[in-house]
This record gives sequence, C-alpha cells and structure tokens, in this order.
Amino acid sequence: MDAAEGKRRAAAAALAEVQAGMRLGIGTGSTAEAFIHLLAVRVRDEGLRVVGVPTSERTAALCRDLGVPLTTLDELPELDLTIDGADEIDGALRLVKGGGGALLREKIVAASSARMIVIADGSKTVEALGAFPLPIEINPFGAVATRLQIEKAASRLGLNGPLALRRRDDRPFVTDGGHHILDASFGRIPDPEALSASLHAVPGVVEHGLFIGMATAAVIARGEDIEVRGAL
Ligand SMILES: O=C[C@H](O)[C@H](O)[C@H](O)COP(=O)(O)O
Repeated sequence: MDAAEGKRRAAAAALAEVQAGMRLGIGTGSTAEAFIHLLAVRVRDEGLRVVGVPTSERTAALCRDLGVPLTTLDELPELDLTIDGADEIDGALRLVKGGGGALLREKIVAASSARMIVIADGSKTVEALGAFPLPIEINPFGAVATRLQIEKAASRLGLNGPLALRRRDDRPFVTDGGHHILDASFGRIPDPEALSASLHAVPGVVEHGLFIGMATAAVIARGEDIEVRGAL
C-alpha cells in the first residue's frame, strides 16, 4: 500500500469519530486534506452537520471549495475535536509538526480542542523525535539574533544541528501569520519537554513544532491494519 492510500485509510478511520453537531479543528497537509475530502462527502451526501475551524489558509480554501462549513476560532473558541496530520509521532503521542508551515495555527486550534486525533501512514512513527527537522517559527525582526539564541539554547541541551531558513521560490517562506521558519536538524531529541521550554524562552520564537500533551489519540495506517494509540 502506498503512502497516499495509508493517509486515506487513516483519515477514513478518524472520520468515524466525527458526529453530527461537532465543532471541528481541521488540520493542514496532505493527510488532513485526505480527511477533508472524505468529510466533504459526508457533509454533501448525508447532510452531516458540522462546523470547522481551519488551521491554515490552504485548508480554508479547500474546505470552501468542497462545501465544508467553516467558522473562526474567535466565533467558536472551544472545539470538540481536531483532526490533523503529523511529521513524526513517538510512543508517548508527542509530535513534530509544521512540515507544511502551519504549526502556529495548528497548535492554537489543537489547544482549543477537547480531543486531538492525529492521522498518519505508518512512516510517521518513530522511536525518538528528531529525524524530521524541527520547524521553529520566528518573527522576521531580529532573525539573526533569534537564531543565535536558539543555537545557544539548543546547545545547552547537547543539540547542535544546523538551522536552515525555510525558503520558497528563492525567498524566505512566510507563514499565514507573517513569520519565518527555521528548520532545525538537531537529530534525536532525547528530552522534547526540555527543548520545548528552552525554545519558548527565546524572544523572537513565535512557536515550535513540538506538540506535547496535545494529541489524545493517533490513528495510523499500517499495511492493511489500522493501529490506534491513545483513547479515541
Ligand atoms: O504544517 C503542516 C502540518 O503540521 C502537517 O500536518 C504535517 O506537516 C504533516 O503533513 P502531511 O500530512 O502532508 O505529511
């Protein structure tokens, strides 16, 4: 089974958790998009009544195209369930996210949700986080100084990998919030909680892609099987 089919199967399994009347956080990325396509079919064909808060402009545009009703987090600050993808998932349901650049809105939306189900194909599970470069969203002001402070903070934890400014079309990538992203190739992250706290302590860091204590379950497609971690 290819990765795309795995994403679709994980999305379909998570869709079974969506019930009429739910206030949904809707994630970003190719796996979340597989979910949006399936959700839209239920909205259209079954008249499923849900309302979603999108985690990116890209997700908002797809939902609008497919007829999934949307609102904003300001209108609906408490959500029932967020469904989103991830770049890495470890055994404690800690995640690396932000490969698509949506980590800030994704984290705000997940933090506003009673439950967060992560959907993924089997390639996303890891023994330890860090093989996937960790996205760190920074304010463009003073970016060189912020980078230096991040390097020092990480180094105090024994993490010394390079930080790459994410680029698109030969320019710095700009997030939906108007920020830049440094992709940190720290390698294995032995203590994600400590790294999270150190990064949050650096002025200029807007957010980072470590999602700790947020996912309540993960639905992972492995071959013909669906593995569920946590409580659905
Ligand atoms: O910023 C993007 C998100 O965190 C995505 O959920 C993550 O990168 C996974 O994306 P995909 O489902 O395309 O692998």
